[in-house]
Amino acid sequence: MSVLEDIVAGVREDLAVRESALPFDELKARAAKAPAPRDVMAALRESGIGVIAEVKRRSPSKGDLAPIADPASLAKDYEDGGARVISVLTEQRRFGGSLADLDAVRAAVDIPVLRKDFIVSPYQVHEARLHGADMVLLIVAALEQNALAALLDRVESLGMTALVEIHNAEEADRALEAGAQVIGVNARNLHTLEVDRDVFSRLAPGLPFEVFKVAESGVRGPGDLMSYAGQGADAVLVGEGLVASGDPKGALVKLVTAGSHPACPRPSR
Ligand SMILES: O=C(O)c1ccccc1NCC(=O)[C@H](O)[C@H](O)COP(=O)(O)O
Repeated sequence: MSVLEDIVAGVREDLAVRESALPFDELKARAAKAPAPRDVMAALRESGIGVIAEVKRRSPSKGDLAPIADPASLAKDYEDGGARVISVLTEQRRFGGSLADLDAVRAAVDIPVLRKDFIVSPYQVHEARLHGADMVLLIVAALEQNALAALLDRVESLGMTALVEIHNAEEADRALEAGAQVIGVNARNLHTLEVDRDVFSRLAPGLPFEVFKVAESGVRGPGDLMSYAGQGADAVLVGEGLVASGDPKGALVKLVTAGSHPACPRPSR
């Protein structure tokens, strides 16, 4: 079983428990009453290379990264430091996240929030909305094509934005066929867990100009952000480089400063 399959199997087990506690129809009814989602594209399209800052306690590749006892406080630091969007890992078994983290972050900040999880069911999309998410991650490698297209439609029908994650050219084609407008190229190989930042430079030229391109994983400092920007990234998504830095806000400010520096390459929109 691959790492991804192992994670998704655990996600499905946990999902079944939640579904029996709160039936789908009731969840949908509650989610429909949630405050409207924020305009993610407006936030992402502000000038410069944006930073999506992640609340990430641990990971399959690195184990424990940071205890993050107060995710709301970390999120506030991210917002104050200039993050465009805050990514909250809600997967529990391998990343130590939770929907309670999403609630805490949502209540603490005004900027858009991304639910970063292994979404395989419409239930999780409405659940994301109920818990205040404005954006939802859809991992192409975890989904059959019909499911990917249906989940993307559902995310958009609820007024949210999908970050559609790819790792190779075949997944890029599938993401585009499904209608993805925001594509994240993840440099982390889901089989070996190794990070290869060159994946972005291989895939980005094949993506249409109008697609918003996010470089995910492996950003450890401003040099990596500048490098991704030079390869066509519109934004970067950063977890470990912030939470394990000892000074997440300071590390974020350095990235945000680099992303808005006149010398930073940027797509001309
Ligand atoms: O981080 C992992 O080890 C991992 C393993 C398997 C599937 C997903 C994984 N990470 C999720 C992410 O996409 C990253 O949290 C995100 O891109 C930030 O990466 P980084 O800045 O390198 O922490």
